[in-house]
Amino acid sequence: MLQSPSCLPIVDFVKFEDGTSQEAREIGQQLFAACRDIGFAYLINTGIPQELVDGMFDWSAKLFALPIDTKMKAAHPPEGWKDRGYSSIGREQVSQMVFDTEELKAIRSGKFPDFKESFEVGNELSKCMQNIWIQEEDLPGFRAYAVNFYNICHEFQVSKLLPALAIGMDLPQDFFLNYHKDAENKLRLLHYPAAPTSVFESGEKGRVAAHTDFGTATLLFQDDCGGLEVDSPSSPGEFMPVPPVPDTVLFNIGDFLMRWSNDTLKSTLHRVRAPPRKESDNGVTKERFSIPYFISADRDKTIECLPGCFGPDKPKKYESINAGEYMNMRLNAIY
Ligand SMILES: O=C(O)CCC(=O)C(=O)O
Ligand SMILES: [Fe+2]
Repeated sequence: MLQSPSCLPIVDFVKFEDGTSQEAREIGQQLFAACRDIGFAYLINTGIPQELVDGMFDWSAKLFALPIDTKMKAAHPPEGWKDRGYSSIGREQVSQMVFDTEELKAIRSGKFPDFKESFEVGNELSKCMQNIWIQEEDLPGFRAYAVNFYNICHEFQVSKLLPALAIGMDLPQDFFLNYHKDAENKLRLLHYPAAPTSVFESGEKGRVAAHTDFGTATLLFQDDCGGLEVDSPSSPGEFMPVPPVPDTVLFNIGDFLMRWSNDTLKSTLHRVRAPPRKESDNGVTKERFSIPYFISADRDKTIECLPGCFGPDKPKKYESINAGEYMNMRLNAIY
């Protein structure tokens, strides 16, 4: 049995199969407990092959190594909610639940700009938003690989992840599937460039400020650089390292699911810091790549508090909300 290198639980999907066995029930219960207690877990035996993940990292490195003019031909549109294509360094500034225009301006011009570039891919068959691709002649083969990777992550979501969570919450196995029929997810390639270690130490540059994710849940693939940290459930404000572990997929839930569950499930703060100075690095912090896959509900669905998450001792805290409106509000605050 794999030992977790941090205090995150590990959920093993090896015996999940079609979700009907006692073992599948236990997997669901473990996933539910992880979402309730910390909001993060390492997942193993997801069926997403490690070679496929490694290949996606290779493509990501090739993409970000392209000249800036080539990447800018696929630039992210100015509107935050049109979340596709390439964002150059400084384009996105993560903020945490700030929606006031003046306050957002102050954060963007602030002292700790996120030093990263990203490329966002949505569902290739989406009815509401088209992908913005790097031109095929500039990166032949990338589009097909990214679409396949997107689909393999989606396959895990619908065949195991969402059914397991539903089972763990004593809901019908297809409960969450009924709200996630459109596969309006987002695959994000992230590159944190190398920089002199001193600029991270002085705070002139940062990687990703502390934030929660917005949607239903996130699958996260990291390279071997490290730097991801998660807020400790037992002592909030203390961040604990969540190092990469080969052959695992890191999982966390987002604010939308937390709200849907009347705060029964936790969407936990996390951030990315540059790793501590190492003598062997000669004063330069090496680059880092990561690949989050954000799972979101269908934009036209309206959610009510989840069955089992409210009652006489636990009144409903939130109004019902439309998934699309919720996501647009959160995206417009960060771009
Ligand atoms: O780069 C990472 O490891 C995490 C990125 C992240 O938290 C995000 O994009 O929401
Ligand atoms: Fe995140």
